[in-house]
Amino acid sequence: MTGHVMIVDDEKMICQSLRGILEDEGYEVSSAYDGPSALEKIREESPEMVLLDIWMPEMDGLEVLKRLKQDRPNLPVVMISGHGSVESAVTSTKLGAFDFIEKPLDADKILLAVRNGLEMGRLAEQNRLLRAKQEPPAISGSSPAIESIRQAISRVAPTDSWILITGENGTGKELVAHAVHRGSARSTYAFVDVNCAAIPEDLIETELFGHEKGAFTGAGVRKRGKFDLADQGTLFLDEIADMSLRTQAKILRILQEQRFERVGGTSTISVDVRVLAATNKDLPKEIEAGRFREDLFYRLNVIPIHVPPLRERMEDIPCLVKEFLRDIATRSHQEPKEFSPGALEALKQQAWPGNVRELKNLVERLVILCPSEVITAEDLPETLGGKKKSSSRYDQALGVDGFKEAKALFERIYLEEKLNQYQGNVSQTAEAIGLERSHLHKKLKSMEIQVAKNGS
Ligand SMILES: Nc1ncnc2c1ncn2[C@@H]1O[C@H](COP(=O)(O)OP(=O)(O)OP(=O)(O)O)[C@@H](O)[C@H]1O
Repeated sequence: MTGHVMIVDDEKMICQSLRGILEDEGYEVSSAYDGPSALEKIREESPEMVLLDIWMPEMDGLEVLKRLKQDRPNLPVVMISGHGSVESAVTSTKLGAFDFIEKPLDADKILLAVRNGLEMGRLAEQNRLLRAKQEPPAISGSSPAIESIRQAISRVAPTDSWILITGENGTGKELVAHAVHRGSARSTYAFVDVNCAAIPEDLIETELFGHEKGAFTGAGVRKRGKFDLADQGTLFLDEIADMSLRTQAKILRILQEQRFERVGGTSTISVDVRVLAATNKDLPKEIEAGRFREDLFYRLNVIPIHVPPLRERMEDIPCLVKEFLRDIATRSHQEPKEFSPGALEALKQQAWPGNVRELKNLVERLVILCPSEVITAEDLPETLGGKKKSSSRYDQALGVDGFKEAKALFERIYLEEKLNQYQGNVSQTAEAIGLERSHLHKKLKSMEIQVAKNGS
């Protein structure tokens, strides 16, 4: 095993003999002779574990340990003491030390402690990475809509209330469900996701409730269902409107009783689940059309959270893009790329039928396709509403030095864009941007902006 070990001891002789023992085994070693310089060196060199003497002048080992644990909680620290007392061993363990060794130092004991410490540190780091990988991202966005969703989540997450999350595809409903689970007392138990639309009608019962061994041909072993797996945790029923009426009736009964039988089983299983449901459909309309049970709707809709489509909160785009860029950079171990103001402006002009998912996919694609560090409007696909031309002009305007000149240019771009958006209709444009129609006409004339023939 290899690894980088930092020795901290005010006795230089001890540092030297430890260095000899460890270097003979192939470890990389650095040393520090007092607390403050140890903290600085550890920050600079990021060793994988530390051997730390307790008794040192100026700042003792326990104080160093305390500060280290704040900065790097997973860094394994083995304490060394010449005055081995049970008390300091207990204190250092409480402060998060991994092991405790007494002087005179025994080479075998040291090597064993170092090997175990490095192993433990690596496992802890692996765990942290795995968790970070699995954890869904936080909800990004600065719009009032997202802000009030975040507030609603922090209010309702700790309660055990059931929540119905509505919104178009790709708006972030699943992210909301995860955030509710994370903020609840159930967060140490499972978050179980059921995509009701993806399960075939005849499999939904075994999927949700599991089956006993031999319940049907092919049921070789007992299988736990989603309700079982979510016990004490959270069950997220996604695409809830896509279940048949028959399944809806079954689900309603189980949601009311929180008890069920496995397929082919005889005993009743009780569970404790919090249900979060999501749909992109308008449930009152579905009820009217006879496709969704009204009683199930009332059971699920205890607290409604609506996630608006992206086109109604375009101000979230810069924030979302930044988050996606940072995420891609972390995954690829590179510095994050940037979007120019013009490119961001062009993104804000889109309709985004696929909402945040569509934006995320586009950002990923552009990062891969564009070799430059800054992605400009020219890099955007032309299919993005033909905004290519105007956005590059926006970038050009940003490059203008004189304020007056730049202001005139921005004004021109803005008016031309808006006119374009309303197919050259001056009345509609004037209304949309809050100007008198006659005033807009005058402005266009003075700026020599051509209006299409059909414009009124
Ligand atoms: N506010 C946000 N901040 C960061 N990422 C977001 C945000 N909203 C959505 N996303 C990302 O966009 C993608 C789609 O989000 P999610 O799956 O939560 O949407 P959904 O509404 O559940 O979609 P569907 O209805 O299609 O299941 C995910 O990759 C998610 O991480």
